[in-house]
Amino acid sequence: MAAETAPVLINHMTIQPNPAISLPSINSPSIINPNDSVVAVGADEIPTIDYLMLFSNDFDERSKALENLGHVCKDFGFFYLVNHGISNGVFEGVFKGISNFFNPEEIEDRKQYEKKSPTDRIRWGLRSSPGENREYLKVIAHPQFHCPSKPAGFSDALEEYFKASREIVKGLGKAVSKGLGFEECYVEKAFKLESGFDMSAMNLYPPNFRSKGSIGVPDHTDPGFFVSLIQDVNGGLQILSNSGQCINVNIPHNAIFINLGDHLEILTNGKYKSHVHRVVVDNNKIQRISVATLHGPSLDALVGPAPEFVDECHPPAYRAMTYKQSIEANGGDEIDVQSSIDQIRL
Ligand SMILES: O=C(O)CCC(=O)C(=O)O
Ligand SMILES: [Fe+2]
Repeated sequence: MAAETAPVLINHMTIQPNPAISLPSINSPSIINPNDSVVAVGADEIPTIDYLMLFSNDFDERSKALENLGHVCKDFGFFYLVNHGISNGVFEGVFKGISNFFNPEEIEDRKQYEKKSPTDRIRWGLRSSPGENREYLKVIAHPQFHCPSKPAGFSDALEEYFKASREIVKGLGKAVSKGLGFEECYVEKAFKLESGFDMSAMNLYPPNFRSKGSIGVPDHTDPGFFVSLIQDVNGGLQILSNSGQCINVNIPHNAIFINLGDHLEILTNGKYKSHVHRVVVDNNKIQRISVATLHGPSLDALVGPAPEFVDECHPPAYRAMTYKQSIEANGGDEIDVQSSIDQIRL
C-alpha cells in the first residue's frame, strides 16, 4: 500500500504533550525537520492535519495542505486535527458535564433513558461483560439537539461543543471536496448536510480493576462520513491501519481525532476507507471519558458510489440506499446506529 512505501507529508506544527496517562504506544517518533514546512510520518503513525492551513490565504500553502489531506484520507483514513479553534474550556465543560451525568450515586435517575423505542432521541446504557465495558449516553445532536436536562449546565456545554464541531466538520467536508478536485460543496451536496444526521456517543470506561474484561468497545467501523472524537485522558482506543497494524490512538492535548466513516467509503467507491477500531480497557489505571460524534448524511440522502469514482476498472462496490435505510440494514436504529457496510458491499 502507498502508505507503507511513501511517507505522507503533513503540515508542520508543534504538538503539546498530553499530560494525561497513556498506553505505551507502538508509534515511532515523527521525523521532524525544523527547517521544513512539512513532517513525514510512517505507516504505523497517525498524521496530523492543521485545520487553519486548509483555509490559508496563501495559495501555495493551502494547495499543499489540501493535497496532503487527500493523501492522508486515502493512505490512512484518520488523523489528529489541530488548530480547529475550539477552546480547551469548551472541552473541559463537556467532560465535566459528562462526568457529573455519570455520577455513580444517581444511576437510578439515568434509567429513564434506557431503550424504549427506535425513535428515542436520548439513550443511556450500561455494559459490563467480557465483550463490552462502558456506560454510555447517546444523543441526537443534529438536525435537532437533544440532551438530558440534568445536571445543570450540561446541555449548554454540549450544545456549544456540537455547534462548533459541526462547523469544523463542514469545513473539513469542503477541504476534502477540494482535495478530491471537486467544487467545495461537493460533499455537502452529496450528503445533504443542511439536515445532516449527527449522533453522539458519550462513553465512560471503567479503570481496569472495575472492568469485566479487556474490551471497552469491540471491533467496529462507524456509519456517517466523519467521526470526531475527543477524550479526557489517553488510553484504550486502537485503530487498524491500511497496512494491518493496530495503532494506539494517543490524541495530542486539545486535538480532535477524525476517523473517516462508512459513508465516505461508499460515496468514494472505496477510495477513502472507514477503518476498524476498538477500545481496550485492561491497561487503564483510571476511568476515561470519550465523546464520539458520528456526523452523518441527511436521513433521506441517497448514498451510493458517486459517478466520479466509478469506471471500468472500478465498478460500483456498494449498493445505493438512503442513510436511514443503511442505519436499519443491520438491525440498528437511529440512535443506536451500527455499521451495515458488510450488508451494503456488493
Ligand atoms: O471511546 C472511544 O475511544 C471510541 C468509541 C467509539 O468508537 C464509538 O463510540 O463509536
Ligand atoms: Fe467507533
